[in-house]
Amino acid sequence: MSNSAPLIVRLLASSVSVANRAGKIVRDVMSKGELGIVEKGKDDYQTEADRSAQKCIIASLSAQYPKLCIIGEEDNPDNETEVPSDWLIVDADKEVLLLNCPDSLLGVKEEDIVVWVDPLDGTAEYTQGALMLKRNPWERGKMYLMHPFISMKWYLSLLQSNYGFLEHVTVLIGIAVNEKPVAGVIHQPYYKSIVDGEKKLGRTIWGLQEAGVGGFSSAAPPDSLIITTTRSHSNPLVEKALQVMEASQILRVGGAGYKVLQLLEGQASVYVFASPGCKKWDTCGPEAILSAAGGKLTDIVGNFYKYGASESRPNKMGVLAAVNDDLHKYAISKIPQELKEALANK
Ligand SMILES: Nc1ncnc2c1ncn2[C@@H]1O[C@H](COP(=O)(O)O)[C@@H](O)[C@H]1OP(=O)(O)O
Ligand SMILES: [Mg+2]
Ligand SMILES: [Mg+2]
Ligand SMILES: [Mg+2]
Repeated sequence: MSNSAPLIVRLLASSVSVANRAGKIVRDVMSKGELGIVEKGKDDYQTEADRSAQKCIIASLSAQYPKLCIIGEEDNPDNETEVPSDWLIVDADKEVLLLNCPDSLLGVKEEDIVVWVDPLDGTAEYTQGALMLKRNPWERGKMYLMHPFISMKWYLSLLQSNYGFLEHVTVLIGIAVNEKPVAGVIHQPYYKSIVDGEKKLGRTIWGLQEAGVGGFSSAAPPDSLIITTTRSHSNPLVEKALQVMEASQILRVGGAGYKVLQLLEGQASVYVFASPGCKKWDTCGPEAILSAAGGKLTDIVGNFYKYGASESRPNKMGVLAAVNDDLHKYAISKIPQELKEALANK
């Protein structure tokens, strides 16, 4: 690795490589078919892929940057830090290493950085994707009966979706300095593309404040107001916030990372989630990339979240993101006072 690049640039380049490896772990767990699902709370699950991908990311980054503060979504009850040697990644993405570091970040030291890790964003979609990979209808039926958290409505929508929910799954790494997300990675393990005539699975999107974004083709926002929102964590407040937006279309997809990808790629213009379910690891990386691309992510009142190590994990006041300032202002102006109060009092 080039040691001459500034710390933030090196850390982002390492995070891109580590996220690629974590994405392979996510696919490998799915291929083996033993998901090891643990219920953490209501509508809140963890799998072997969440646990292993997080171990890979934290072990790789802390070995290279020992003074970093790294906060991951998943608890590690056995405090197990040993990982298989092929999970320890020391590579760094060559394209990212060439980025121009903004002057304001040149003097940043490891101790000044907080890294927020969501090893698998869209766990609900991942577990439901597993259900659909069972080709044999008998096996699928058996798995359906074993999933206490999948309703018939979801099962039918899965059938119609051509098994596509796995595309909603992402690996998220967010890099914050002075409580602000300055760089981030969204890796999409199940993104399908053809490179040099060969089928390829997975892609990695990155962004660095004042330097740029990469890993995807940016597109202009849609002509009409298209909103993206949750498909697996809705409730009456979430629905109320959607109603008042007067959108031409509402897309219901999984994961905070995937919804921000939809904004970046021009499939939607605003992301609205008026509920406290998202946490700092869901939004740090996506917020950094979106703002490097000219967009904005805040709570539903319009305040930025802070990403210092001592901040509370939940994004209590929901998420409101848009591809540009004007659309963000419009969306904030539509949220009624009583909805803001209802969330504040939750
Ligand atoms: N009620 C909730 N409980 C747990 N996690 C939630 C909840 N709501 C949202 N999340 C997290 O925020 C992400 C985006 O939410 P949604 O898909 O509903 O829009 C989810 O994939 C999940 O992250 P994760 O899958 O990493 O646990
Ligand atoms: Mg989770
Ligand atoms: Mg998440
Ligand atoms: Mg997660």
